[in-house]
Amino acid sequence: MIENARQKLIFALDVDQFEEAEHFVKLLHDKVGMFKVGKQLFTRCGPEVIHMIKGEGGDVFLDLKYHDIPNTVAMACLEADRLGIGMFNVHALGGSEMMKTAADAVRNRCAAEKRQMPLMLAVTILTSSAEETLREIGIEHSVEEMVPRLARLAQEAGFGGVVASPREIGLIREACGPDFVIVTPGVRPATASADDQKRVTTPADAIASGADYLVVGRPIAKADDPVAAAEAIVEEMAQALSPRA
Ligand SMILES: O=c1ccn([C@@H]2O[C@H](COP(=O)(O)O)[C@@H](O)[C@H]2O)c(=O)[nH]1
Repeated sequence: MIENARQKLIFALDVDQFEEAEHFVKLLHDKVGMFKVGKQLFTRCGPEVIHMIKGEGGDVFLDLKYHDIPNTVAMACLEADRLGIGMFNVHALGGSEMMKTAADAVRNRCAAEKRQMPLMLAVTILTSSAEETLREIGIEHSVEEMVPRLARLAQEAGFGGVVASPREIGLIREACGPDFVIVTPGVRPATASADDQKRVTTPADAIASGADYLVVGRPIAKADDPVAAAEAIVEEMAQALSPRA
């Protein structure tokens, strides 16, 4: 159960130095299932950091949330695929044409090369957004309406899953079924600060709700003992997985 839980934990490598990223990868490679490289680290270090993680035996979720015209996103996704990573994402707010063009491009290349597609994810509504954020940008629908709607669009476009708050897992499962992958940031142990996250749950609640993967950054990176923090989260996840076994 512990190993199953560990494979579901993705550590967000939100640092700005290659050496710091390398330090965390060496420290946590047998404590977490995957490393997430986001805009900060990738902008600073580029593909070299991906090669370092893979060289240490780690798998990578490249979290660049592509959102642009369809051709540009499709070409960026082909480059992400070239890195040989486990998962990467686009922003679902780019719409169906953008997502379908991207998914088709990657699927066609993988088919031509006779290999498995990486997991393509679409970000629904950021976990740092609240209802007011949607109103502010002119979206009159609620988060609970928008998230399953965007998840359906992503699924119809050929994506394998979404990034969403664990609070919306039930709605996504209803809209997209049991096999659609749900990756959830916005996860906080009960005693941790929410930071800028608005729609959060504990690791146990995220697992109990049916999350496939949990993304956790600051509660581990900023802890006095990151290894102990990661182990405590995995233990909490394992406890929540037990009744499902
Ligand atoms: O909706 C989203 C999409 C992506 N993220 C990313 O996940 C991590 C969360 O880090 P914490 O320190 O655990 O808050 C971060 O890299 C975000 O860019 C997200 O939080 N919400």
